[in-house]
Amino acid sequence: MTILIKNANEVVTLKSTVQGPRIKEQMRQIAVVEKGSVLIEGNRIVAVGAYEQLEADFPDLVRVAEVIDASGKIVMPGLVDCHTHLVHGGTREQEFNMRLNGSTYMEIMNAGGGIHATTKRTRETSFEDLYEKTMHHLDVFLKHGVTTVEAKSGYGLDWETEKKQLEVAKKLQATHDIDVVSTFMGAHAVPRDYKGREDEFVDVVIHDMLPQVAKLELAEFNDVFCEKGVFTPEQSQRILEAGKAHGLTAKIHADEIEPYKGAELAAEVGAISAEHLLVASDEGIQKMAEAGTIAVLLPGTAFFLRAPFARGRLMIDEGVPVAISTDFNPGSSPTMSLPFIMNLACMHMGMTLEEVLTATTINAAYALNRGHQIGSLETGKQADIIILDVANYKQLQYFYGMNHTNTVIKDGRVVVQDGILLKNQLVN
Ligand SMILES: N=CN[C@@H](CCC(=O)O)C(=O)O
Ligand SMILES: [Zn+2]
Repeated sequence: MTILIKNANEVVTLKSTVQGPRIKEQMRQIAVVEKGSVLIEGNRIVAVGAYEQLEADFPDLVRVAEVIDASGKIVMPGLVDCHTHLVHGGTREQEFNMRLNGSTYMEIMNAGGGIHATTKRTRETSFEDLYEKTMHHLDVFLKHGVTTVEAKSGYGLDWETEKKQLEVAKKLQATHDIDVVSTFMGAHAVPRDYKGREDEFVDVVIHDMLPQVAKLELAEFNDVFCEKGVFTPEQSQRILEAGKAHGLTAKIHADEIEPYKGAELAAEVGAISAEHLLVASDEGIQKMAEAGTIAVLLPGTAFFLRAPFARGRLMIDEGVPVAISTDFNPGSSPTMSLPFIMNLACMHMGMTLEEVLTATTINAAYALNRGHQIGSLETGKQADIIILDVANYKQLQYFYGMNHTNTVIKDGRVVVQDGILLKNQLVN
């Protein structure tokens, strides 16, 4: 199928000669084409530019193309949500209320709630129920303009359930319009019955789980919760090195609650990204800049846990490539709205409108090792494109707390039209 998007007030292309994640002032160069058009054939972008130019260069395609009139709207790459705990059983609103009454996240977790509570629910939930529930969540993501989403396991903490989570994600990758990218996170918490025997559990992850993940091709990335009271930097390093030996790229939950030299470790082990970083040290930030480690910042978590926000401004100024994500999970960030998270990044991490757009498109794509395929509107790239009902990109964050997504084109097909999911018009 051939599609021509025409008359857009702005096409935010994110086009650049830079290969790799954007840093410093590159994050502000979002390459806007005013009164632009985008020509798509099959699942690829053919060209982006002025309509007259496209008509002159591709007359045959333009003649047969189905036209989408984007008058009064803007066009940009589909959003990439590069850090979520997508597949999980249950919800934890009662813990939210406990936190509002003064309990802390770690107190709740150490008392058997938190990740342990969701682990229990995920173990109890059947494959089919998890699949249906997650399918619904993906529908909501899609309606908010997200076209690629990362999904971490880590609510099984035993092989049977970790495998179930990863297989749900794999099936959704095959059946849902959104692209689902899997990360194994068997080391998300130490199971209650391994208390005092933490190293034994690390051995289970390394010797029993990781080889299976690799053999069954259930994930591309390997992640660990490096945090005081969870996994030490030494244990985290063992797990990440073992994953690398099995061909899994390292990611790390680092310096979320207490400074623990997680950012430093990410740089040392050559992780593609370090995630959270609310309390990352100056030295850790410096090391990440030198190593080119992407900072995946999750301002929704700081907001929802009422914790200090990561120092996004400083990280960008120091040369760290920054991406932003929802961290969608049932405990610390139960939102599927990346647009809301983008607003938090502007308001609480000192990021500019342009930096936030880079952080949720091309840099997030690089955090998933897909920067060469998605994340910008350039000739040859996958046609993952959204049309937003605002007059210019600055209005996206100005009219805050709203979903402006009008149209979503995924892999060259229109899957959301006038804000409505085409496959299932009953879903909210
Ligand atoms: N911090 C660790 N993991 C998740 C939260 C998991 C949960 O509370 O269920 C996160 O990234 O925020
Ligand atoms: Zn997380």
